[in-house]
Amino acid sequence: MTDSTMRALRLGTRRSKLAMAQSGHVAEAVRELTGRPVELVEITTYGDTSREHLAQIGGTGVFVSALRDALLAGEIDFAVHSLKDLPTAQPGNLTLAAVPVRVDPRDALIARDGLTFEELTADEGRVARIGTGSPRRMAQLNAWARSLGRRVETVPIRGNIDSRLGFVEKGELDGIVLAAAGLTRIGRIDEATQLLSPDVVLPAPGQGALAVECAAVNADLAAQLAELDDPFTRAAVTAERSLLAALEAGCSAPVGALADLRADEQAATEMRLRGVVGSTDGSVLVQLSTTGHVPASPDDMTAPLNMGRELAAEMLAKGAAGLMGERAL
Ligand SMILES: NCc1[nH]cc(CCC(=O)O)c1CC(=O)O
Repeated sequence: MTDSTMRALRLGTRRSKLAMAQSGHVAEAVRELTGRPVELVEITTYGDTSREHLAQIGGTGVFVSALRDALLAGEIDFAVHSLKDLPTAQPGNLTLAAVPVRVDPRDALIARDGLTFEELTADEGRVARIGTGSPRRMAQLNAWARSLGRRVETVPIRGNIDSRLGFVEKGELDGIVLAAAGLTRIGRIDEATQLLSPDVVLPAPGQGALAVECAAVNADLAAQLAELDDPFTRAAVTAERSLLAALEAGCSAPVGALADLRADEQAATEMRLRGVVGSTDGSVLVQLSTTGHVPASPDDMTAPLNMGRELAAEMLAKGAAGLMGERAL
């Protein structure tokens, strides 16, 4: 056996607890798959050090560019990203080798005293303050409160998951909204007081899914990593991200999307794609859905790509374009 097949594979990862948890899981799977040792290489990204609000720094790619630079420089062999943080345009010199099976894509509310959103907003004398810096979450939470005939105040916060949970623990906010997937991965999903139904709050495109990426020149490794791919998840996130791209939106835009795969016993055949764009105050929501076929082969993503584009065109025709410029305060 040659040196290059036995040396440890280097997995580049951000240092946050969430990133380390995600990378740790994938590292274990790659060890089993390849029989090779995998070592974690910590990389600091601009998104980790900047104190600016995500919506202000533009969102797109702030967490991934340093990892990608390290891949292209050959400093690491592969990287694991939260798929929802990946820009929709895939660079030609990098391969999205695997999209492993997705975990719960929903958003979660973590509120004081174990309260649900309905309970939190029921107190007419006091407007509940909910922390989120995401225009997508703001738009849908405000619209939800309006539909209940109530109001919430959304408060822009950022920071890692532990520090965001701290706002509720210290009583500074009535609640915060985070991805259930992130809470699960750092072992704190028990603190969620309500999982938000996608009928009310659509998650970010790709939420709950991971992306395993390597340099395109590393075709042998890409082929091995492809064993970790889940074709259903890949089709779903492809449709969601196609919608996002066609709306010309980045990850900080007020866009939610979720594709479900309607599986019968043997094979999934039908996919539903739902999308939403809203004004951050929740006064306008453009929410539409479509259905299409699950691709017969994971190598042919034409159908999900078209679904996303077609739904985006319908949403734009219904006024989505005017909502895309919205940014969080
Ligand atoms: N934008 C930050 C981010 N990127 C990925 C996750 C965790 C969930 C996931 O993997 O989708 C989070 C935190 C959050 O939105 O609560």
